Amino acid sequence: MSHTLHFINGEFVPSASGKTFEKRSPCDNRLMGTVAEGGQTEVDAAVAAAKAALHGDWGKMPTDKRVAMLHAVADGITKRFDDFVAAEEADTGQPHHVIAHAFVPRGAANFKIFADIIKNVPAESFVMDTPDGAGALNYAIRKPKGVIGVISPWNAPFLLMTWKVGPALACGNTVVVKPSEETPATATLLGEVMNAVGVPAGVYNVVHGFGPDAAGEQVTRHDDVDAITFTGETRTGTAIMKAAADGIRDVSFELGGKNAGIVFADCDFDAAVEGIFRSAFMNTGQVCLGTERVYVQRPIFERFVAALKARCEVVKYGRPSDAGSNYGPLISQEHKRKVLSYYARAMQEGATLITGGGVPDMPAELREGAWVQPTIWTGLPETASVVREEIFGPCCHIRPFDEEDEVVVLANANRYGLSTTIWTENLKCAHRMAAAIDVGITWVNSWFLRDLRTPFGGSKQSGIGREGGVHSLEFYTEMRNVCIKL
Ligand SMILES: NC(=O)c1ccc[n+]([C@@H]2O[C@H](COP(=O)([O-])OP(=O)(O)OC[C@H]3O[C@@H](n4cnc5c(N)ncnc54)[C@H](O)[C@@H]3O)[C@@H](O)[C@H]2O)c1
Ligand SMILES: O=C/C=C/C=C(\O)C(=O)O
Repeated sequence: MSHTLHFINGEFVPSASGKTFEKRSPCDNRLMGTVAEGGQTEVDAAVAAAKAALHGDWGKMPTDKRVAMLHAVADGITKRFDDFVAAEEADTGQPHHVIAHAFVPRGAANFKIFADIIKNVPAESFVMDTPDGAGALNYAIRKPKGVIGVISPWNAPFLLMTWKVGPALACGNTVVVKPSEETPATATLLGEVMNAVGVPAGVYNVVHGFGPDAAGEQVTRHDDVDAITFTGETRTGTAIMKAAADGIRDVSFELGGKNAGIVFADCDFDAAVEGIFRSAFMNTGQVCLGTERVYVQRPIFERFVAALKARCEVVKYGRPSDAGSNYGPLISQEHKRKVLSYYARAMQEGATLITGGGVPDMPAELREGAWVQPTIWTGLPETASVVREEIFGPCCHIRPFDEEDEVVVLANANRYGLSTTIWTENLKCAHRMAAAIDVGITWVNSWFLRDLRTPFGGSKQSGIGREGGVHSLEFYTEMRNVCIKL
Protein backbone atom coordinates (compact mmCIF):
# COMPACT_ATOMS: atom_id res chain seq x y z
CA MET A 1 0.00 0.00 0.00
CA SER A 2 1.35 3.41 -0.97
CA HIS A 3 0.80 6.63 0.92
CA THR A 4 1.15 9.66 -1.32
CA LEU A 5 2.05 12.92 0.41
CA HIS A 6 1.97 16.59 -0.55
CA PHE A 7 5.24 18.18 -1.66
CA ILE A 8 5.44 21.60 -0.02
CA ASN A 9 8.55 23.76 0.37
CA GLY A 10 10.81 20.87 -0.62
CA GLU A 11 9.33 18.39 1.86
CA PHE A 12 6.90 15.50 1.63
CA VAL A 13 4.20 16.19 4.19
CA PRO A 14 0.82 14.75 5.23
CA SER A 15 -2.26 16.94 5.67
CA ALA A 16 -2.50 18.86 8.94
CA SER A 17 -5.99 17.38 9.34
CA GLY A 18 -4.67 13.85 8.83
CA LYS A 19 -7.30 13.41 6.09
CA THR A 20 -6.64 11.00 3.22
CA PHE A 21 -8.53 9.56 0.27
CA GLU A 22 -8.27 6.21 -1.49
CA LYS A 23 -6.54 5.43 -4.76
CA ARG A 24 -7.94 2.36 -6.50
CA SER A 25 -6.55 0.56 -9.53
CA PRO A 26 -8.49 1.18 -12.76
CA CYS A 27 -7.62 -2.38 -13.82
CA ASP A 28 -9.30 -4.27 -10.97
CA ASN A 29 -10.58 -1.66 -8.48
CA ARG A 30 -8.15 -2.95 -5.88
CA LEU A 31 -7.15 -0.46 -3.16
CA MET A 32 -3.60 0.63 -4.09
CA GLY A 33 -3.03 3.14 -1.35
CA THR A 34 -4.07 6.42 0.22
CA VAL A 35 -3.38 10.00 -0.75
CA ALA A 36 -3.11 12.99 1.59
CA GLU A 37 -6.18 15.18 1.14
CA GLY A 38 -5.16 18.81 1.23
CA GLY A 39 -7.28 21.80 2.15
CA GLN A 40 -6.83 25.49 2.89
CA THR A 41 -3.94 24.86 5.33
CA GLU A 42 -1.86 23.01 2.72
CA VAL A 43 -2.77 25.43 -0.06
CA ASP A 44 -1.78 28.40 2.15
CA ALA A 45 1.54 26.72 3.02
CA ALA A 46 2.29 25.85 -0.62
CA VAL A 47 1.46 29.34 -1.89
CA ALA A 48 3.52 30.96 0.89
CA ALA A 49 6.48 28.71 -0.01
CA ALA A 50 6.09 29.53 -3.70
CA LYS A 51 5.94 33.26 -2.98
CA ALA A 52 9.00 33.12 -0.73
CA ALA A 53 10.96 31.20 -3.38
CA LEU A 54 10.28 33.98 -5.89
CA HIS A 55 12.16 36.35 -3.64
CA GLY A 56 14.85 33.85 -2.67
CA ASP A 57 17.53 31.90 -4.55
CA TRP A 58 15.21 31.05 -7.44
CA GLY A 59 14.20 34.65 -8.09
CA LYS A 60 17.83 35.75 -8.01
CA MET A 61 19.16 32.89 -10.12
CA PRO A 62 20.76 33.93 -13.45
CA THR A 63 18.91 32.60 -16.50
CA ASP A 64 21.82 30.36 -17.52
CA LYS A 65 21.79 28.59 -14.18
CA ARG A 66 18.00 28.19 -14.26
CA VAL A 67 18.24 26.73 -17.76
CA ALA A 68 20.91 24.26 -16.63
CA MET A 69 18.76 23.28 -13.66
CA LEU A 70 15.76 22.54 -15.89
CA HIS A 71 17.95 20.39 -18.14
CA ALA A 72 18.99 18.56 -14.96
CA VAL A 73 15.28 18.05 -14.12
CA ALA A 74 14.75 16.54 -17.57
CA ASP A 75 17.78 14.29 -17.13
CA GLY A 76 16.55 13.39 -13.62
CA ILE A 77 13.23 12.24 -15.11
CA THR A 78 15.08 10.16 -17.68
CA LYS A 79 17.28 8.63 -14.96
CA ARG A 80 14.14 7.57 -13.06
CA PHE A 81 12.27 6.68 -16.24
CA ASP A 82 11.15 3.26 -15.01
CA ASP A 83 9.77 4.74 -11.78
CA PHE A 84 7.75 7.35 -13.68
CA VAL A 85 6.44 4.74 -16.10
CA ALA A 86 5.46 2.41 -13.24
CA ALA A 87 3.73 5.23 -11.33
CA GLU A 88 1.77 6.41 -14.37
CA GLU A 89 0.82 2.84 -15.31
CA ALA A 90 -0.46 2.15 -11.80
CA ASP A 91 -2.50 5.37 -11.73
CA THR A 92 -4.03 5.12 -15.23
CA GLY A 93 -3.85 1.42 -16.20
CA GLN A 94 -2.87 2.43 -19.73
CA PRO A 95 -0.68 0.19 -21.95
CA HIS A 96 3.05 0.22 -21.36
CA HIS A 97 3.89 1.34 -24.91
CA VAL A 98 1.70 4.46 -24.67
CA ILE A 99 3.19 5.53 -21.36
CA ALA A 100 6.79 4.56 -22.07
CA HIS A 101 6.94 5.88 -25.65
CA ALA A 102 4.58 8.83 -25.62
CA PHE A 103 3.64 10.18 -22.22
CA VAL A 104 6.67 9.94 -19.91
CA PRO A 105 9.31 11.01 -22.50
CA ARG A 106 7.19 14.13 -23.06
CA GLY A 107 7.64 14.96 -19.38
CA ALA A 108 11.40 15.30 -19.88
CA ALA A 109 10.96 17.06 -23.25
CA ASN A 110 8.60 19.60 -21.68
CA PHE A 111 11.43 20.86 -19.46
CA LYS A 112 14.12 20.88 -22.16
CA ILE A 113 12.18 22.72 -24.84
CA PHE A 114 11.20 25.67 -22.66
CA ALA A 115 14.65 25.91 -21.08
CA ASP A 116 16.07 26.27 -24.60
CA ILE A 117 13.42 28.75 -25.67
CA ILE A 118 13.94 31.08 -22.72
CA LYS A 119 17.67 31.04 -23.37
CA ASN A 120 17.27 32.04 -27.02
CA VAL A 121 14.26 34.34 -27.12
CA PRO A 122 15.18 37.81 -28.40
CA ALA A 123 14.17 41.00 -26.61
CA GLU A 124 11.77 43.36 -28.39
CA SER A 125 13.17 46.82 -29.10
CA PHE A 126 11.96 49.94 -30.98
CA VAL A 127 13.92 53.10 -31.69
CA MET A 128 11.57 56.10 -31.97
CA ASP A 129 11.87 59.63 -33.27
CA THR A 130 11.38 62.56 -30.90
CA PRO A 131 10.77 66.25 -31.74
CA ASP A 132 14.28 67.24 -30.58
CA GLY A 133 15.77 64.78 -33.04
CA ALA A 134 17.64 62.79 -30.39
CA GLY A 135 15.15 59.92 -30.34
CA ALA A 136 14.33 57.36 -27.72
CA LEU A 137 14.92 53.67 -27.29
CA ASN A 138 12.23 51.28 -26.13
CA TYR A 139 12.95 47.77 -25.02
CA ALA A 140 10.78 45.19 -23.36
CA ILE A 141 11.91 42.96 -20.54
CA ARG A 142 10.20 39.75 -19.56
CA LYS A 143 9.43 39.20 -15.90
CA PRO A 144 7.92 36.08 -14.40
CA LYS A 145 4.23 36.45 -13.56
CA GLY A 146 4.79 35.17 -10.02
CA VAL A 147 3.09 32.20 -8.37
CA ILE A 148 1.30 30.08 -10.98
CA GLY A 149 -1.58 27.78 -9.99
CA VAL A 150 -1.44 24.62 -12.13
CA ILE A 151 -4.61 22.52 -12.16
CA SER A 152 -4.25 19.35 -14.19
CA PRO A 153 -6.37 16.36 -15.28
CA TRP A 154 -5.97 12.58 -15.16
CA ASN A 155 -5.91 11.46 -18.79
CA ALA A 156 -2.20 11.99 -19.52
CA PRO A 157 -1.24 13.25 -16.09
CA PHE A 158 2.53 13.62 -16.32
CA LEU A 159 2.58 14.98 -19.88
CA LEU A 160 -0.14 17.54 -19.19
CA MET A 161 1.19 18.70 -15.82
CA THR A 162 4.78 19.16 -17.06
CA TRP A 163 3.49 20.88 -20.20
CA LYS A 164 2.62 23.71 -17.80
CA VAL A 165 5.28 23.38 -15.10
CA GLY A 166 8.13 23.31 -17.69
CA PRO A 167 7.42 26.74 -19.21
CA ALA A 168 6.31 28.24 -15.88
CA LEU A 169 9.66 27.42 -14.26
CA ALA A 170 11.68 28.26 -17.38
CA CYS A 171 10.20 31.75 -17.22
CA GLY A 172 11.25 32.09 -13.57
CA ASN A 173 7.89 31.56 -11.90
CA THR A 174 7.13 29.23 -9.03
CA VAL A 175 4.19 26.81 -9.06
CA VAL A 176 1.53 25.24 -6.89
CA VAL A 177 0.24 22.14 -8.67
CA LYS A 178 -3.09 20.50 -7.86
CA PRO A 179 -2.96 17.24 -9.84
CA SER A 180 -6.10 15.28 -10.52
CA GLU A 181 -7.26 13.31 -7.50
CA GLU A 182 -7.37 10.26 -9.81
CA THR A 183 -3.65 10.41 -10.69
CA PRO A 184 -1.49 11.78 -7.88
CA ALA A 185 1.65 9.66 -8.32
CA THR A 186 3.89 11.25 -10.97
CA ALA A 187 3.47 14.83 -9.71
CA THR A 188 4.71 13.63 -6.32
CA LEU A 189 7.60 11.67 -7.81
CA LEU A 190 8.70 14.80 -9.65
CA GLY A 191 9.25 16.39 -6.22
CA GLU A 192 11.99 13.81 -5.60
CA VAL A 193 13.68 14.78 -8.87
CA MET A 194 13.42 18.49 -8.00
CA ASN A 195 15.18 17.88 -4.68
CA ALA A 196 17.76 15.56 -6.22
CA VAL A 197 18.90 18.16 -8.76
CA GLY A 198 18.86 21.05 -6.28
CA VAL A 199 15.82 23.05 -7.35
CA PRO A 200 15.31 25.41 -4.38
CA ALA A 201 12.55 24.57 -1.91
CA GLY A 202 9.22 26.24 -2.71
CA VAL A 203 9.74 26.46 -6.47
CA TYR A 204 7.67 23.34 -7.18
CA ASN A 205 4.84 22.48 -4.80
CA VAL A 206 2.14 19.83 -5.04
CA VAL A 207 -1.08 19.79 -3.03
CA HIS A 208 -3.33 16.77 -3.44
CA GLY A 209 -7.08 16.85 -3.08
CA PHE A 210 -10.34 17.48 -4.85
CA GLY A 211 -11.65 20.33 -7.01
CA PRO A 212 -14.81 22.22 -6.02
CA ASP A 213 -14.86 23.60 -2.42
CA ALA A 214 -11.50 21.87 -1.94
CA ALA A 215 -7.79 22.20 -2.74
CA GLY A 216 -8.34 22.92 -6.46
CA GLU A 217 -10.74 25.77 -5.88
CA GLN A 218 -8.64 27.04 -2.97
CA VAL A 219 -5.61 27.35 -5.27
CA THR A 220 -7.63 29.28 -7.83
CA ARG A 221 -9.09 31.62 -5.17
CA HIS A 222 -5.86 32.32 -3.33
CA ASP A 223 -4.93 36.04 -3.34
CA ASP A 224 -1.23 35.29 -3.82
CA VAL A 225 -1.72 33.08 -6.88
CA ASP A 226 -0.94 35.44 -9.75
CA ALA A 227 -2.19 33.36 -12.71
CA ILE A 228 -3.89 30.03 -13.30
CA THR A 229 -3.19 27.48 -15.99
CA PHE A 230 -5.77 24.73 -16.29
CA THR A 231 -6.39 21.65 -18.40
CA GLY A 232 -9.68 19.88 -17.95
CA GLU A 233 -13.39 20.10 -18.62
CA THR A 234 -14.98 23.21 -20.07
CA ARG A 235 -17.43 23.33 -17.12
CA THR A 236 -14.51 23.41 -14.66
CA GLY A 237 -12.87 26.13 -16.77
CA THR A 238 -16.01 28.23 -16.35
CA ALA A 239 -15.79 27.88 -12.54
CA ILE A 240 -12.07 28.69 -12.52
CA MET A 241 -12.55 31.74 -14.72
CA LYS A 242 -15.07 33.10 -12.22
CA ALA A 243 -12.60 32.51 -9.38
CA ALA A 244 -9.83 34.20 -11.36
CA ALA A 245 -12.00 37.30 -11.90
CA ASP A 246 -11.46 38.18 -8.24
CA GLY A 247 -8.05 39.79 -8.24
CA ILE A 248 -8.02 40.10 -12.08
CA ARG A 249 -5.78 37.04 -12.56
CA ASP A 250 -4.84 35.76 -16.00
CA VAL A 251 -5.93 32.28 -17.13
CA SER A 252 -4.72 29.82 -19.75
CA PHE A 253 -7.21 27.06 -20.52
CA GLU A 254 -6.99 23.81 -22.45
CA LEU A 255 -10.51 22.42 -22.32
CA GLY A 256 -12.80 19.81 -23.82
CA GLY A 257 -13.28 18.74 -27.42
CA LYS A 258 -15.68 16.90 -29.71
CA ASN A 259 -13.25 16.56 -32.52
CA ALA A 260 -14.12 15.63 -36.08
CA GLY A 261 -12.10 13.16 -38.13
CA ILE A 262 -12.65 13.68 -41.86
CA VAL A 263 -11.84 10.96 -44.37
CA PHE A 264 -11.94 11.70 -48.11
CA ALA A 265 -12.41 8.96 -50.69
CA ASP A 266 -8.96 9.62 -52.17
CA CYS A 267 -7.14 8.94 -48.89
CA ASP A 268 -4.52 6.28 -48.28
CA PHE A 269 -7.18 3.91 -46.98
CA ASP A 270 -5.14 1.75 -44.62
CA ALA A 271 -3.34 4.75 -43.14
CA ALA A 272 -6.68 6.51 -42.60
CA VAL A 273 -8.21 3.50 -40.84
CA GLU A 274 -5.20 3.19 -38.54
CA GLY A 275 -5.07 6.97 -37.98
CA ILE A 276 -8.75 7.24 -37.08
CA PHE A 277 -8.47 4.12 -34.94
CA ARG A 278 -5.64 5.69 -32.93
CA SER A 279 -7.37 9.04 -32.67
CA ALA A 280 -10.62 7.53 -31.41
CA PHE A 281 -9.36 4.69 -29.24
CA MET A 282 -5.82 5.41 -28.00
CA ASN A 283 -5.69 5.80 -24.21
CA THR A 284 -9.18 4.22 -24.24
CA GLY A 285 -10.53 7.34 -25.93
CA GLN A 286 -9.44 9.55 -23.04
CA VAL A 287 -7.55 12.12 -25.10
CA CYS A 288 -8.82 15.67 -25.44
CA LEU A 289 -7.59 15.69 -29.06
CA GLY A 290 -9.37 12.42 -29.80
CA THR A 291 -11.96 11.87 -32.51
CA GLU A 292 -15.55 11.18 -31.46
CA ARG A 293 -17.20 12.29 -34.73
CA VAL A 294 -16.01 10.70 -37.97
CA TYR A 295 -17.18 11.87 -41.40
CA VAL A 296 -16.34 9.58 -44.31
CA GLN A 297 -16.92 10.40 -47.99
CA ARG A 298 -19.71 8.23 -49.35
CA PRO A 299 -17.81 6.10 -51.93
CA ILE A 300 -15.70 4.50 -49.17
CA PHE A 301 -18.16 4.75 -46.27
CA GLU A 302 -19.22 1.08 -45.98
CA ARG A 303 -15.69 -0.20 -46.51
CA PHE A 304 -14.29 2.23 -43.94
CA VAL A 305 -16.86 1.34 -41.28
CA ALA A 306 -16.15 -2.37 -41.79
CA ALA A 307 -12.38 -1.85 -41.56
CA LEU A 308 -12.59 0.27 -38.40
CA LYS A 309 -14.93 -2.29 -36.84
CA ALA A 310 -12.45 -5.08 -37.63
CA ARG A 311 -9.63 -3.03 -36.10
CA CYS A 312 -11.64 -2.47 -32.89
CA GLU A 313 -12.43 -6.14 -32.55
CA VAL A 314 -8.79 -7.23 -32.27
CA VAL A 315 -7.78 -5.03 -29.34
CA LYS A 316 -6.14 -6.94 -26.54
CA TYR A 317 -7.45 -5.89 -23.13
CA GLY A 318 -5.06 -6.20 -20.22
CA ARG A 319 -2.98 -4.65 -17.47
CA PRO A 320 0.02 -2.58 -18.59
CA SER A 321 2.26 -5.44 -17.45
CA ASP A 322 0.40 -8.14 -19.43
CA ALA A 323 2.46 -9.18 -22.44
CA GLY A 324 0.81 -8.10 -25.68
CA SER A 325 -1.96 -6.02 -24.09
CA ASN A 326 -2.66 -2.86 -26.06
CA TYR A 327 -5.90 -1.57 -24.60
CA GLY A 328 -6.48 -0.35 -21.03
CA PRO A 329 -9.43 0.42 -18.80
CA LEU A 330 -11.09 3.79 -18.23
CA ILE A 331 -9.72 5.83 -15.35
CA SER A 332 -12.38 5.05 -12.73
CA GLN A 333 -15.69 3.41 -11.92
CA GLU A 334 -17.31 6.84 -12.02
CA HIS A 335 -16.04 7.49 -15.54
CA LYS A 336 -17.12 3.99 -16.60
CA ARG A 337 -20.66 4.80 -15.42
CA LYS A 338 -20.61 8.03 -17.43
CA VAL A 339 -19.36 6.35 -20.61
CA LEU A 340 -21.81 3.46 -20.30
CA SER A 341 -24.65 5.94 -19.81
CA TYR A 342 -23.73 7.44 -23.20
CA TYR A 343 -23.60 3.94 -24.70
CA ALA A 344 -27.17 3.42 -23.47
CA ARG A 345 -28.26 6.87 -24.66
CA ALA A 346 -26.92 6.21 -28.17
CA MET A 347 -29.23 3.22 -28.46
CA GLN A 348 -32.21 5.16 -27.07
CA GLU A 349 -31.49 7.86 -29.65
CA GLY A 350 -31.74 5.26 -32.43
CA ALA A 351 -28.10 4.48 -33.25
CA THR A 352 -27.06 1.49 -35.34
CA LEU A 353 -24.46 -0.29 -33.22
CA ILE A 354 -21.54 -1.40 -35.39
CA THR A 355 -19.37 -2.82 -32.63
CA GLY A 356 -18.97 -2.78 -28.86
CA GLY A 357 -21.56 -0.93 -26.83
CA GLY A 358 -20.88 -2.53 -23.46
CA VAL A 359 -18.42 -4.17 -21.14
CA PRO A 360 -15.97 -6.83 -22.40
CA ASP A 361 -15.90 -10.27 -20.87
CA MET A 362 -12.82 -10.06 -18.65
CA PRO A 363 -11.04 -12.77 -16.65
CA ALA A 364 -12.20 -12.99 -13.02
CA GLU A 365 -9.27 -11.03 -11.57
CA LEU A 366 -9.99 -8.01 -13.82
CA ARG A 367 -13.78 -8.10 -13.74
CA GLU A 368 -14.07 -5.26 -11.22
CA GLY A 369 -11.93 -2.94 -13.40
CA ALA A 370 -13.23 0.02 -15.42
CA TRP A 371 -13.25 -1.85 -18.73
CA VAL A 372 -15.51 -0.85 -21.63
CA GLN A 373 -15.54 -1.95 -25.26
CA PRO A 374 -14.42 0.26 -28.13
CA THR A 375 -17.70 1.30 -29.70
CA ILE A 376 -18.83 2.56 -33.10
CA TRP A 377 -22.27 3.87 -34.02
CA THR A 378 -23.78 5.04 -37.29
CA GLY A 379 -27.17 6.40 -38.28
CA LEU A 380 -27.65 9.20 -35.76
CA PRO A 381 -28.67 12.77 -36.55
CA GLU A 382 -26.19 15.52 -35.64
CA THR A 383 -28.56 16.58 -32.84
CA ALA A 384 -28.07 13.30 -30.92
CA SER A 385 -26.31 13.83 -27.60
CA VAL A 386 -23.56 11.29 -28.38
CA VAL A 387 -22.76 13.28 -31.54
CA ARG A 388 -22.84 16.68 -29.78
CA GLU A 389 -21.37 16.12 -26.31
CA GLU A 390 -17.84 15.16 -25.25
CA ILE A 391 -17.97 11.59 -23.90
CA PHE A 392 -14.20 11.16 -23.35
CA GLY A 393 -14.49 7.43 -23.95
CA PRO A 394 -13.50 4.89 -26.65
CA CYS A 395 -16.33 5.57 -29.06
CA CYS A 396 -17.23 7.41 -32.22
CA HIS A 397 -20.16 8.03 -34.50
CA ILE A 398 -19.50 7.70 -38.26
CA ARG A 399 -21.56 9.54 -40.85
CA PRO A 400 -21.22 9.69 -44.64
CA PHE A 401 -20.77 12.98 -46.53
CA ASP A 402 -20.66 13.94 -50.20
CA GLU A 403 -19.12 17.38 -50.63
CA GLU A 404 -16.25 19.32 -49.04
CA ASP A 405 -18.52 22.30 -48.16
CA GLU A 406 -21.01 20.00 -46.51
CA VAL A 407 -18.43 18.37 -44.22
CA VAL A 408 -17.02 21.77 -43.20
CA VAL A 409 -20.48 22.78 -41.97
CA LEU A 410 -20.88 19.47 -40.12
CA ALA A 411 -17.45 19.68 -38.49
CA ASN A 412 -18.00 23.27 -37.35
CA ALA A 413 -21.49 22.76 -35.93
CA ASN A 414 -20.27 22.18 -32.39
CA ARG A 415 -19.49 24.38 -29.39
CA TYR A 416 -15.99 22.90 -29.14
CA GLY A 417 -13.08 23.60 -31.50
CA LEU A 418 -9.97 21.82 -30.30
CA SER A 419 -8.58 19.71 -33.14
CA THR A 420 -9.35 17.85 -36.34
CA THR A 421 -7.67 15.11 -38.36
CA ILE A 422 -8.12 15.11 -42.15
CA TRP A 423 -7.25 12.20 -44.43
CA THR A 424 -6.78 12.95 -48.14
CA GLU A 425 -4.10 12.71 -50.81
CA ASN A 426 -5.30 16.03 -52.27
CA LEU A 427 -3.21 18.70 -50.56
CA LYS A 428 -5.19 21.56 -52.10
CA CYS A 429 -8.29 20.17 -50.44
CA ALA A 430 -6.37 19.72 -47.15
CA HIS A 431 -5.26 23.38 -47.17
CA ARG A 432 -8.83 24.57 -47.86
CA MET A 433 -10.19 22.38 -45.06
CA ALA A 434 -7.51 23.51 -42.60
CA ALA A 435 -8.46 27.13 -43.22
CA ALA A 436 -12.21 26.47 -42.99
CA ILE A 437 -12.46 24.33 -39.86
CA ASP A 438 -12.73 26.29 -36.61
CA VAL A 439 -10.18 24.49 -34.46
CA GLY A 440 -6.86 25.32 -32.86
CA ILE A 441 -5.01 22.28 -34.24
CA THR A 442 -5.42 20.57 -37.63
CA TRP A 443 -3.60 17.38 -38.50
CA VAL A 444 -3.47 16.19 -42.12
CA ASN A 445 -2.74 12.49 -42.69
CA SER A 446 -1.63 12.27 -39.07
CA TRP A 447 -2.85 12.75 -35.53
CA PHE A 448 -1.20 13.85 -32.27
CA LEU A 449 2.07 14.51 -34.09
CA ARG A 450 3.53 17.20 -31.85
CA ASP A 451 6.24 19.76 -32.51
CA LEU A 452 6.49 21.52 -29.16
CA ARG A 453 7.42 24.84 -30.76
CA THR A 454 3.97 25.20 -32.34
CA PRO A 455 0.94 27.01 -30.86
CA PHE A 456 -1.28 24.53 -29.03
CA GLY A 457 -4.80 25.28 -27.79
CA GLY A 458 -8.47 25.31 -28.62
CA SER A 459 -10.93 27.58 -30.40
CA LYS A 460 -14.47 28.31 -29.23
CA GLN A 461 -15.22 26.57 -25.91
CA SER A 462 -12.10 24.39 -26.14
CA GLY A 463 -9.83 26.92 -24.52
CA ILE A 464 -8.32 30.32 -24.04
CA GLY A 465 -4.80 31.18 -25.15
CA ARG A 466 -2.06 29.17 -26.77
CA GLU A 467 0.81 27.34 -25.14
CA GLY A 468 3.85 25.85 -26.87
CA GLY A 469 7.11 27.42 -28.05
CA VAL A 470 7.29 31.19 -27.65
CA HIS A 471 3.49 31.28 -27.21
CA SER A 472 3.90 29.91 -23.68
CA LEU A 473 5.97 32.99 -22.85
CA GLU A 474 2.93 35.18 -23.48
CA PHE A 475 1.22 33.57 -20.54
CA TYR A 476 4.09 32.77 -18.19
CA THR A 477 5.83 36.14 -18.42
CA GLU A 478 4.81 39.75 -18.21
CA MET A 479 6.35 42.13 -20.72
CA ARG A 480 7.45 45.44 -19.25
CA ASN A 481 8.46 48.26 -21.55
CA VAL A 482 11.34 50.57 -20.76
CA CYS A 483 11.56 53.85 -22.71
CA ILE A 484 14.85 55.74 -22.58
CA LYS A 485 15.05 59.26 -23.97
CA LEU A 486 18.36 59.61 -25.74
N1 LIG B 1 -7.56 20.85 -24.37
C1 LIG B 1 -6.64 20.07 -23.85
O1 LIG B 1 -5.46 20.18 -24.12
C2 LIG B 1 -7.03 18.98 -22.87
C3 LIG B 1 -6.09 18.03 -22.52
C4 LIG B 1 -6.47 17.00 -21.66
C5 LIG B 1 -7.75 16.95 -21.14
N2 LIG B 1 -8.66 17.89 -21.49
C6 LIG B 1 -10.03 17.80 -20.98
O2 LIG B 1 -10.02 17.39 -19.61
C7 LIG B 1 -11.21 16.68 -19.30
C8 LIG B 1 -10.87 15.41 -18.55
O3 LIG B 1 -10.14 15.71 -17.41
P1 LIG B 1 -10.79 15.78 -15.94
O4 LIG B 1 -12.02 14.94 -15.88
O5 LIG B 1 -9.69 15.55 -14.96
O6 LIG B 1 -11.24 17.31 -15.88
P2 LIG B 1 -11.84 18.07 -14.64
O7 LIG B 1 -12.17 19.44 -15.12
O8 LIG B 1 -12.90 17.29 -13.96
O9 LIG B 1 -10.65 18.13 -13.58
C9 LIG B 1 -9.40 18.70 -13.90
C10 LIG B 1 -8.76 19.23 -12.63
O10 LIG B 1 -9.54 20.30 -12.13
C11 LIG B 1 -9.79 20.12 -10.75
N3 LIG B 1 -11.04 20.82 -10.44
C12 LIG B 1 -12.31 20.37 -10.60
N4 LIG B 1 -13.20 21.35 -10.24
C13 LIG B 1 -12.46 22.43 -9.86
C14 LIG B 1 -12.78 23.73 -9.40
N5 LIG B 1 -14.05 24.14 -9.27
N6 LIG B 1 -11.78 24.59 -9.12
C15 LIG B 1 -10.49 24.21 -9.26
N7 LIG B 1 -10.12 22.98 -9.68
C16 LIG B 1 -11.09 22.10 -9.98
C17 LIG B 1 -9.81 18.61 -10.59
O11 LIG B 1 -9.62 18.24 -9.25
C18 LIG B 1 -8.65 18.20 -11.51
O12 LIG B 1 -7.41 18.40 -10.87
C19 LIG B 1 -11.88 16.45 -20.64
O13 LIG B 1 -12.92 17.38 -20.81
C20 LIG B 1 -10.78 16.72 -21.64
O14 LIG B 1 -11.22 17.09 -22.92
C21 LIG B 1 -8.32 18.90 -22.34
O1 LIG C 1 -5.40 14.58 -23.77
C1 LIG C 1 -4.87 15.56 -24.19
C2 LIG C 1 -3.56 15.60 -24.71
C3 LIG C 1 -3.02 16.82 -24.85
C4 LIG C 1 -1.73 16.96 -25.35
C5 LIG C 1 -0.98 18.02 -25.10
O2 LIG C 1 -1.35 18.99 -24.28
C6 LIG C 1 0.31 18.18 -25.70
O3 LIG C 1 0.73 17.35 -26.52
O4 LIG C 1 0.98 19.16 -25.35
